[in-house]
Amino acid sequence: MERYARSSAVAVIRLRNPPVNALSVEVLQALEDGLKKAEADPSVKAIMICGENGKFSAGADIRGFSTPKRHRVALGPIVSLIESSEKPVVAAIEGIALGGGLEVALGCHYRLAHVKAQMGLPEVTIGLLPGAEGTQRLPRLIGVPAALDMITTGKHIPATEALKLGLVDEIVEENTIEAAIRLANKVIGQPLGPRRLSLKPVPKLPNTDAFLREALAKVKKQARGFLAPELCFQAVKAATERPFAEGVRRERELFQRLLSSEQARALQYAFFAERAVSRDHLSLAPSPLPGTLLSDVYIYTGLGTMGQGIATSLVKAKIPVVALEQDLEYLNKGRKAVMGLLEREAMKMEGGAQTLDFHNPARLQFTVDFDLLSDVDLVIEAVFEDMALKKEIFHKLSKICKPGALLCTNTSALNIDEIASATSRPQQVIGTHFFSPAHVMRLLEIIYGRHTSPTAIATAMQLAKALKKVGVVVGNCFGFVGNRMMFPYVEQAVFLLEEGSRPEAVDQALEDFGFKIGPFRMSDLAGLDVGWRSRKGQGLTGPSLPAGTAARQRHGQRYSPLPDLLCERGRFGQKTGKGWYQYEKAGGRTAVPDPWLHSFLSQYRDSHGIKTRYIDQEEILERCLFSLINEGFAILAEGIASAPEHLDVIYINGYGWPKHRGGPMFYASTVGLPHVLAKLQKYSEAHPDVPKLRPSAFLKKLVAAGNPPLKEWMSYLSRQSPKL
Ligand SMILES: CCCCCCCCCCCCC[C@H](O)CC(=O)SCCNC(=O)CCNC(=O)[C@H](O)C(C)(C)COP(=O)(O)OP(=O)(O)OC[C@H]1O[C@@H](n2cnc3c(N)ncnc32)[C@H](O)[C@@H]1OP(=O)(O)O
Repeated sequence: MERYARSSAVAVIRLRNPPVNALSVEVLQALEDGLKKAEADPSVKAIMICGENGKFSAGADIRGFSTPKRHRVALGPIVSLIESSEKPVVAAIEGIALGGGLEVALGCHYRLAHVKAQMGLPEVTIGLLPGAEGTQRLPRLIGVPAALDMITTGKHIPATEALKLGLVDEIVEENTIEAAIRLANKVIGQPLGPRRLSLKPVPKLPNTDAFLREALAKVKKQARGFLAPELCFQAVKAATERPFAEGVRRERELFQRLLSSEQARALQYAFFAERAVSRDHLSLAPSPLPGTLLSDVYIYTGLGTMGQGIATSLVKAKIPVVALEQDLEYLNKGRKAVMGLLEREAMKMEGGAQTLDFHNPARLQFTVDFDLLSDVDLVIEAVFEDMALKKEIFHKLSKICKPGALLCTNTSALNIDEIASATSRPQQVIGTHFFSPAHVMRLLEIIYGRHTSPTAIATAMQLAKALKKVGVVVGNCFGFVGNRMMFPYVEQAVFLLEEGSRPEAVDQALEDFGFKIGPFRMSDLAGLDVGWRSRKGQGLTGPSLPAGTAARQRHGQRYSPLPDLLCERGRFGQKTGKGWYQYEKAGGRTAVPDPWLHSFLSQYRDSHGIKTRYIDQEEILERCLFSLINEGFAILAEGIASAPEHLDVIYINGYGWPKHRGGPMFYASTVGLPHVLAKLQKYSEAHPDVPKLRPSAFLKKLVAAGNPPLKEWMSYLSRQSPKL
């Protein structure tokens, strides 16, 4: 506890635990001590709580949840202590007040926030619920619908919205601390009863039961097996049904249930994994850091779907863009699409189009003049996946661009070294694999080639950061990390159809597991023709396939021609209105099981002598997921990625893997590596012609070593890429 000024009647309690003033056991102890001291000091007439360094608090120290001494200090009783103080307590909210931080503020009698502050109860995002009485105080303050929305989604809200909701009493544009002191002085002596949220009733709704029924249905639909949102709902519901103290007891009960859940462990693992992975390599970036990025000019070529998203993403990050196309027709088409995307993005932002300023040619210009590239610092090429075309472009870029320019290629599978070989500066060539839609998806896979320099890698990571994306550095191999792990997963999905399953059964199993979208719905969305083109390029199908090749074998391994057969019939997915499903029209979005496909599958099985069998959900999950995980172990062993966390961050942010399961490698660690190995062995014996089901040597090694924890896996490998 300190005084704002000598002889001031306002005691100041400052939460201090850089970088985000997380509430560790030590901080909580100090907060409790400070409150008791201020309470006992007769010269103190009011108390102000604020955070050090312009941040109120990011809430409970998440690392504390997995340490053994976690039960020594509890936050709820401290929040009650604040509220029961006989002296007015004012929260001065700057920067962030999240989770337990906001719960501390809710215990205060007054809340004053800086206009740029953000508030929220994001516990749900780490598999928990607000466990310091927040689920009981917030509905009393802002009403059940708004509280439920904040608590079940975990969203952060800006101070301006908090003011409208009544979450804060006042917002200020100038010095928050001084304004809070003024407020504290002003309210000295005023009755505190009406300011104590625990004493307030929960505002009544016209039909609480109906509202809660609907809200629960919505929460369940969005949660897809994720427990925390539903328990958040239960805690808020308790506030509508029980007196405060009983509601708090219910909140504690639910909190404890979540705290000990595998899902909370998975989400907290994902939280730290994402941050650790994003920090990699940054220290090698050329200085000065981020600010410069924003003043540099970036250019990218190709204004197809990916290019449009990339350009939008750059403009959103306020990075000047010059967009290049091969001719005016494509340029105009691309320009229209990018402008449309930016209009929509601007509408979602405070300040709208003015904030993005994308009509300003200094921010975004369109051209067909390749020579404009001579002065740019970074190029992102985003033409379609054609090696010859990419090489031609990189040859040209190498001649035109200034010596230091970084040359990025947006590719999902092509060989970076081969592309770099077309230039005289392979050290500056790097892969940047954006995910569609590029202005929405958070993942950026960054692929270094044999000659890519550490500075180039660091600069690409810096770009990811500026774009607010999660950059993950990986090595160069076909499909890199994400798609390479996806191939066996999709392959198994198609084999399951051959053996007797249906697209809707496979999708359902994986969507019930928590994937946003199953493999067949995903394939229809992305377009079956994309894979078809790639398989033709690899000689797996199409005119270059040698006559007499067995229909279901390639290079001695099992192959399914099913996707090719669909493409040959013009079934490319949503775009043609038919694929693995049927749609209401070409471009339609609602997938409906297709009787034509079912009978096509039956005929296919008959013609190849395959006996249709019933395949249960367990087999669908095990074959799809364990083959993907098996590939992950191979990737780690080859040094294509530096740790299992990298694979998990890629899958959560780029492939719709359910975050509450922590990513594929974390999931493998939770089900146990011996279990994964045993299942792979079983399926591999049943399908000896499928190499991707053969357990990887690294997985076997880890099992033989006694199934060590994920953090230790990499220590069982001797070889690591020097660039990772
Ligand atoms: C109370 C002590 C523990 C004892 C347990 C006893 C159990 C019983 C008590 C129950 C009480 C429940 C109280 C409450 O309801 C529960 C909570 O409050 S849970 C926490 C809720 N808060 C959050 O989820 C916020 C998480 N953080 C963020 O969203 C972001 O970090 C940010 C705050 C918006 C900042 O974002 P950025 O500016 O982008 O920066 P970074 O994300 O890179 O973060 C910087 C740095 O800080 C670390 N960090 C951030 N938040 C926390 C945190 N809450 N605890 C610990 N560490 C945190 C982050 O990891 C970064 O560090 P790095 O990983 O890079 O080393």
